[in-house]
Amino acid sequence: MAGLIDEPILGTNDIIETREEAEIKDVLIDKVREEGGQGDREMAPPTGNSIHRSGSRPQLDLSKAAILGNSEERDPTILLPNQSDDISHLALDIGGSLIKLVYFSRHEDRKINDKRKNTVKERLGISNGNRRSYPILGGRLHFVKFETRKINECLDFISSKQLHRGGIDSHGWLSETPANCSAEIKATGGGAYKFADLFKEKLGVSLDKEDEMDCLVAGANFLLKAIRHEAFTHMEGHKKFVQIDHNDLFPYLLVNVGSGVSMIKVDGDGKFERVSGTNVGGGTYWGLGRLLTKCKSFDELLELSQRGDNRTIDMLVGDIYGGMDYGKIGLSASTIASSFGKAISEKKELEDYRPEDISLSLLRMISYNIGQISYLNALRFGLKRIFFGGFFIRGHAYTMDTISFAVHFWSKGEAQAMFLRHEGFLGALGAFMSYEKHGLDDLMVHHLVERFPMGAPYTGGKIHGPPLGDLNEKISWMEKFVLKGTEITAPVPMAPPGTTGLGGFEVPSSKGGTLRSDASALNVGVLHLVPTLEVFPLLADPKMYEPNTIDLSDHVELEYWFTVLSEHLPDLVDKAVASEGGTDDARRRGDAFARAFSAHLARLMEEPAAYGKLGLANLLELREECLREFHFVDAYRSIKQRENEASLAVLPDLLMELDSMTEETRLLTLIEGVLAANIFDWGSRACVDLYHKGTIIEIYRMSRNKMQRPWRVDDFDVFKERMQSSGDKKPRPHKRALLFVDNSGADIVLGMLPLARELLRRGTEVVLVANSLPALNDATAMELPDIVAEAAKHCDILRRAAEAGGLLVDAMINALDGSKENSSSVPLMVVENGCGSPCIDLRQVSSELAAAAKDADLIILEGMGRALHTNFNARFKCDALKLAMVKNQRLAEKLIEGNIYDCVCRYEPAS
Ligand SMILES: Nc1ncnc2c1ncn2[C@@H]1O[C@H](COP(=O)(O)OP(=O)(O)O)[C@@H](O)[C@H]1O
Ligand SMILES: CC(C)(COP(=O)(O)O)[C@@H](O)C(=O)NCCC(=O)O
Ligand SMILES: [Mn+2]
Repeated sequence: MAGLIDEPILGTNDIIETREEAEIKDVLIDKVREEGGQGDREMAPPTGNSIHRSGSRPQLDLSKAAILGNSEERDPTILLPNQSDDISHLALDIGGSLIKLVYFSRHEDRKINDKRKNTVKERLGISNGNRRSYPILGGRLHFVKFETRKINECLDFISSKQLHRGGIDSHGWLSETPANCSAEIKATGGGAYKFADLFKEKLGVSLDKEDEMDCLVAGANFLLKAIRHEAFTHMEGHKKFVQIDHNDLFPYLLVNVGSGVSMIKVDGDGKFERVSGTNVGGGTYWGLGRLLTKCKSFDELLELSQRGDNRTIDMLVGDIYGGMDYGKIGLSASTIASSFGKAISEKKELEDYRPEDISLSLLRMISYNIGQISYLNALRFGLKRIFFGGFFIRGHAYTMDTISFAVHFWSKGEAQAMFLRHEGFLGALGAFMSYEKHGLDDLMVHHLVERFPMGAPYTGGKIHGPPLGDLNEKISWMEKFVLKGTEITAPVPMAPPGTTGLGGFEVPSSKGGTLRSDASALNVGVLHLVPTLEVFPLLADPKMYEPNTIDLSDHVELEYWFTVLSEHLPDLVDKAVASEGGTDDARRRGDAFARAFSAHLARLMEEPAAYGKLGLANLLELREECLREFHFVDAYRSIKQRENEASLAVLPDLLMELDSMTEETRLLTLIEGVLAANIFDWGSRACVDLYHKGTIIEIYRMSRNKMQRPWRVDDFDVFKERMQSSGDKKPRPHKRALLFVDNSGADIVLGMLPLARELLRRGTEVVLVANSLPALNDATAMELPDIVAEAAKHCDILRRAAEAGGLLVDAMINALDGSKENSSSVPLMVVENGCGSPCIDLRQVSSELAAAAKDADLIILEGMGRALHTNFNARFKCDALKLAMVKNQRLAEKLIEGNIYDCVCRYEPAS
């Protein structure tokens, strides 16, 4: 804890501290200490990443801090009006049933003086380019809802988070509204009128009213264009994501099922007409349902429906036709002829019916009616696609199945019902988009990364409100639930798939699984806005590109990887805890991380498509994100350091050995070396077991000795042909190679760096592409310059290239010959890739990497994560070499019909 005050944790502003502020600082620091000594982790990370994923750390700015209420209280609330990480802006949709909030919290734009970056930027000709159109330089979009009848909870929430104090200044930049100035918040829905005075009175803000239909359409268009896997179909319990082509989105019918129902024909951005509606909507289900069943909450009512049998109340075709179908007009005996129709013919009172049956019957009646009216309107205008939104849908399987059935049945399969993951937030999002000049409206899919944090509201029980931002609170919740023996359940608590069988008319086939609380907010994660992410320009066909090789919609596959990740968890927690000094606090965080991640896994086992389409890369990334959420910055830090040192010590010998070889043998030895050194992977169970059997160097030697060609996939000869002179013909060297590096230690030092050196020697510029954030033992872009500097001490080629690439600006180099003639050397550069995962999705890479790619004509992808789990099937516009050792038996069998430790050397010339 020493140094807490000395360290520059208190914001980047120059703060002239008043006495009062100093006292508050003491209170705050004590509070932080009490909370388990997290203060020292609030320091700015030692990295200069411009990519802010959720791992970015808030910095505290205590200027103008004030104690709220009585400062004698034990834990007074402290307001940090200048705490910039939380300066947000907010939009509201206040409906008849629910208040929807969309708010934005900004990532800090830290001014980082990273000389390496500046040199690389100069070299690659990167200006601030596309950033200019996005005044907000990155942040998070959060989605929260409250019941309208409990509007005070909503006001308290806004006030506690100070959400009403963010604004947009005249330049379109996020700014803080001065305390004495009245803020305006964009709001839509009837409540924007009804509750305007209340907002003024309680929060001192004016509601700037936006038209509800405008907002619904703007929200839907934004989601359909900007969010991957936003829309999906849901038929007979089966969810399928639909990727909408931006150029082929219009026209469509938007059906918003809120308290009432609006049907809007949408022809373009801002081009629409409300063509119909119905007063039989979500309010009808909830209102009638409450009267008929005495349920206390909407969730309870919906949950009842899952155990219902509507045949006891609904009059079926079979009831009228003596058990027979009315086949001539296509009606089966089980078709509902008249909802609630049985209630007329029996001498029964309300109490004689099961509330479960009433709820299901009502749900079907309303859903079917909405589906049918929607179809009729689609027919009126010749529309083929109908998107359903509004909180009535609630991601609820029966509801969606019933609507889908109605649309499918009446249109004879011509029209398609689709649902939106952010179903209830269309209006609020639209209101958010209506803030002018914030530049969000033309956001692209790759600028938004969705994350699924694990906070208190996700841990079961009846908790309202948003995810808890504070780490300590989050951990406490985890502990509390475990103490109580309550199961922790991850986001998206929805009914299991497999529902109504034949189109929503049969009795629900699956009655298991309870609907957990507050599910609606949880179909969606927090959207991280990273305007600097781009599509990798060398992808041959970005539209067809699918990063994942393994499709986890295959349940057997999912189960396998679930087990692998679960079994790895205890070891990972140990490493993570040790990386943070092994303190009690670290142990607490470690346990909370394990619970949170397990809960996510359990959730995904139950519904693999819960967070959008699921691939192995997403699972591996979720693990890293979860670690970061519990403030584990770099779990493998010391392992990486140790392995780097050990490998650097033997590098000179290896370079000498290589230099004594002929060009041809050398190229083969180098590729063998990369494959052999890829064995150092702390994410593979089998490899970790191996590490107990010898030192790093022993294992490296053993791995190299075992290299035997032909490898399981072996395109080396074709690659060699491209690289090597044959006869008099000297091949044209590649202009620039991008080397996507993988693990620290031997992998980078004894594998990829010597290969880079060979390319440099041949006159090819080399760009080492590494992770922006740590993941397992992968080398990060921040770590590479030091590794290169150490290696350069032993090698002139590397030294000159690194100097030319601006890598050695700060490094202490003992030049071998003391000369400074670097102008003749091709450069060696480092760029970050924009991710913090063992895999890479090339649709979302850093702008730095995208710029570097423009002149590249060779890419080398290394490692299982980057070359096999992802990108194994990716095609590129330039030559591509994929190198990896397969460190998992099942993957080896599945992908290459081989065995663990087999190698892949796949070369694909430019396509
Ligand atoms: N937790 C909930 N509380 C109340 N209603 C809910 C809840 N979750 C879903 N609903 C359903 O959503 C409907 C409201 O949908 P919404 O799109 O928010 O419309 P509105 O803007 O009219 O409030 C309710 O009438 C009800 O059917
Ligand atoms: C996480 C990894 C993709 C990292 O591999 P790398 O990219 O370092 O070669 C890999 O270790 C992995 O798939 N591990 C899980 C499988 C196992 O333990 O067998
Ligand atoms: Mn790795």
